[in-house]
Amino acid sequence: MKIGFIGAGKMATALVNGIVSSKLVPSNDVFVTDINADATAKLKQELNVSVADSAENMLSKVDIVITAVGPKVAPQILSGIKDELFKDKTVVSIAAGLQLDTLAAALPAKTPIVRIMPNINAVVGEAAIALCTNDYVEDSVKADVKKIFESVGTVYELPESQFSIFTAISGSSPAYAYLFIDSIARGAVKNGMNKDLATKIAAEAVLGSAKMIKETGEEPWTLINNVSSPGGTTVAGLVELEDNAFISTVIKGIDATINKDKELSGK
Ligand SMILES: NC(=O)C1=CN([C@@H]2O[C@H](COP(=O)(O)OP(=O)(O)OC[C@H]3O[C@@H](n4cnc5c(N)ncnc54)[C@H](O)[C@@H]3O)[C@@H](O)[C@H]2O)C=CC1
Ligand SMILES: O=C(O)[C@@H]1CCC=N1
Repeated sequence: MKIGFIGAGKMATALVNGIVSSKLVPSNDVFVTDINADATAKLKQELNVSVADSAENMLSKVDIVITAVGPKVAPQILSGIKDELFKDKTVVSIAAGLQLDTLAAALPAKTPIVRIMPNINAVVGEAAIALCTNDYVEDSVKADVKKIFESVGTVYELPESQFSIFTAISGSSPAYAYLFIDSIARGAVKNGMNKDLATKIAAEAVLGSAKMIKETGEEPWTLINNVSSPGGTTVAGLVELEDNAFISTVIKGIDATINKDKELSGK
């Protein structure tokens, strides 16, 4: 299975890193192309992937082409490539907002298309990833695409109508989780702890908390109650966070993310 990436930016780099380190395919069976030659040169140097000088030249060498450019650019790039080059290829898009029917309009009729929403934690093999397909993706091809993304995390098959929500709670949410961890660490710095040490400790506490939710299957509020000793430190902090509308602020952030994803779809 040969995999090509159009666009070698942040998310493509995360996926290529994860795919190569999982040893799913030999590194030189991963192809990258980008208008920024520095981006592809860096990936070649660090991971020994193959570089193509254009999307057209890459297409003849790969089975699966993953567009990892912005949602506005992807249809333009795809519609600029000769139709015959898409014969026996599957096109995968990871762009926020970009819907299957918009991609289909930019491609030859009946091209198999997979829509994916990954997240940047693919670098460490811990991404949560959504997948949906159009009607022309055979089961064996879907299984191959799933295998690629399972090499960097967990894949959820979801109806396309849920992708905006998924983008908020998984595609974008790592940024919000990093912000939370950084904010906790800044609180420690304010009170006299070294930032590097505080960040490491806060990250471990958040990682363990995520594991508790995943592995115990308990409702978060049960776990919150378990931490909150009567008259203790935790409840004092919770009251202050809620005084400043922590929950509704986070929900508003998720709403804004969902709305932006819908706006990017252009529909
Ligand atoms: N960064 C993230 O965590 C996530 C990003 N995505 C999606 O991934 C896509 C890329 O996002 P990022 O990697 O963050 O952006 P980025 O700006 O880091 O990467 C985009 C890359 O595309 C290249 N590019 C632009 N026009 C091109 C063309 N005509 N031909 C070849 N390459 C071209 C740019 O030079 C750049 O290297 C977006 O559609 C985004 O919605 C999805 C999930 C998470
Ligand atoms: O910010 C963005 O638009 C992309 C999609 C999800 C994460 N990054």
